[in-house]
Amino acid sequence: MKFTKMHGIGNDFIVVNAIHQPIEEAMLPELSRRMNHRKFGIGGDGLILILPSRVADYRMRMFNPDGSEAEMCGNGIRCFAKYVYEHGLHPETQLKVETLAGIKNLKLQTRGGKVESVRVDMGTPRLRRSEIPMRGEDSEQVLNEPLKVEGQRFDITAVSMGNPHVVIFVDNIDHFPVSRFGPLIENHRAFPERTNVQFVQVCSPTEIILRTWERGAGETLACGTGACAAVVASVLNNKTTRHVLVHLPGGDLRIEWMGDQRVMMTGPAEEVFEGDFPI
Ligand SMILES: N[C@@H](CCC[C@H](N)C(=O)O)C(=O)O
Repeated sequence: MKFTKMHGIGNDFIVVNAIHQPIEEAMLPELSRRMNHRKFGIGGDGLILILPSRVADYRMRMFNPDGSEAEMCGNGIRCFAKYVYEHGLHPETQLKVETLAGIKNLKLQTRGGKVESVRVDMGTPRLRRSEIPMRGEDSEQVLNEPLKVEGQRFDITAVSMGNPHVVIFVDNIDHFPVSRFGPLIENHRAFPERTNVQFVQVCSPTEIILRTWERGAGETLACGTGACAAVVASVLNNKTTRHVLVHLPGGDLRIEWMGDQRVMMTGPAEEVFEGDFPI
């Protein structure tokens, strides 16, 4: 199977053109586990499939390294856009992509036939407890709610960007034990579909630093949906304005939560290499 290794600020993906190479549905979880394996495979934070769509220009499916399918992937969809443009599938700079989190509209900024950055309309965040989804009596928002993890209390804000996110504000992000608490919160019984976890240090009303523990992947260098969720939570907690520069270990994303409630994400995407994977 032909694949292209790509990344969006260090969140790395194996992109497969499944229009030209159809893959049996039943193989997908195992294929994702094998391809994403850092020692026995290509290595990646996810497998991204480019598929035909009846309702948009293309359809994207994204599988985590543990084989689970995610509803949406912010860094992945920018790689998707770069691939279809630069590989000649879609010569226009506007693109509609069908995902499990709805149809996303993308605008590509290009120079000399190359994509420099991609602006994605990530849609409206969902805040209702049942929409995260989170167990317990339904409420309009989960805002600074205490969550007990191994005797430690975290105040969490929950945001769905199509996929679930929990946002926790910390004072010192560099020293925070992400790999200790990330998996405990990801698999906490409060989240029936598990959750991504975003640890945020606020620098100023327009800048935050984010470290992310991803559902089905572990700590990654960046998470696009996570950056959107972190900004929504920062605004809801009166910590930032609605236009924020998000610093992640792999690079920066610009996030805007518009007046009409849509979240816009802007950032780069890169191709690293191409190859063949035996299946
Ligand atoms: N890295 C992604 C999110 C990928 C999916 C996530 N692990 C999940 O299971 O929801 C991003 O950039 O948004």
